Amino acid sequence: ETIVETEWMDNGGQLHRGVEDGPISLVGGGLIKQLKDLGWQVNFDLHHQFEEVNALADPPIGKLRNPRLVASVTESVAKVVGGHAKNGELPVTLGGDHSLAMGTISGTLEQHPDACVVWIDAHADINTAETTGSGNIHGMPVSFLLGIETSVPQFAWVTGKPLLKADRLVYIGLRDVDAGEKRILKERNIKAFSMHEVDKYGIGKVVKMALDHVNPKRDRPIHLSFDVDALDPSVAPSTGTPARGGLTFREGHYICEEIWATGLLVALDLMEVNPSLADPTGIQQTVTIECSLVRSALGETLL
Ligand SMILES: N[C@@H](CCCCC(O)O)C(=O)O
Ligand SMILES: [Mn+2]
Ligand SMILES: [Mn+2]
Ligand SMILES: [Mn+2]
Repeated sequence: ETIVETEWMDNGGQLHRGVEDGPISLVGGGLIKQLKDLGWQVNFDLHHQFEEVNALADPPIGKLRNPRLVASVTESVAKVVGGHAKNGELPVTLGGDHSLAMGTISGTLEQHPDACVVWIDAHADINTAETTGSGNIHGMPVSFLLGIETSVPQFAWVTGKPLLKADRLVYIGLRDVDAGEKRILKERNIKAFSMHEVDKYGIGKVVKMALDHVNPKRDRPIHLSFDVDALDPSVAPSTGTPARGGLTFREGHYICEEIWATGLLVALDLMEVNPSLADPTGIQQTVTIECSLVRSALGETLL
């Protein structure tokens, strides 16, 4: 059974919510029927229960922007995703800001402590409060999840008991990584396949090498966290931090099809679709590919 839930947060951590506005209604409507046609029982979960943390009450902490809003939203996502995972459901989270992955991955690891994380992204999202340039927390979730960043009290709920281990994480698609992040990836020995490796070996070999690293015996549950900006901007234009030279339409789908084929998928995030950042055709194109990637990750095959 899957659940589909939506939290919309753009780069500044502002919360756009509700199916009544933006293409999410497209996703909510179209995607649910598409997944049911694949044979899934879908329980569409939309959350409104975030307390209104307005900008005044949420001044930056150091460089971090909207820290209290992001901390409260991600903590509630962890509870909701963890709850559904406990029920034996497969949470599918449509974002919305990649900071939400602090919640989804915490939720998964509560229920599946030996899970591994496959992170598809142009970015490493592993900045600390000190290395971040933008102060946008969507560039930091992995440093919280690994317990590298522990100085922000609002995030004690995740950094207090870091559940993710560096050898259970692997990246595919990196091409826009900050200097501080490159240092952290090296120091922590984190496996990362950039677009250079995708060019060099092809996506088939890269996905095999990535899984060989985090799941050598193919016996660990997999949490797939897919940032839509891993795709080339010509393929998925409506996203907050586009970077040229990304994955093709097919490479993105291959990753989802191959992860599904392992039979080990326990959670899926499709993140950083930001409807306010493109023209209507660009939004439609991005939402359509988002739905297509979800279907591929949930069993839709070409033949
Ligand atoms: N590294 C940049 C860009 C982060 C992009 C976040 C996206 O991958 O979720 C930053 O820290 O601001
Ligand atoms: Mn974002
Ligand atoms: Mn990301
Ligand atoms: Mn990204």
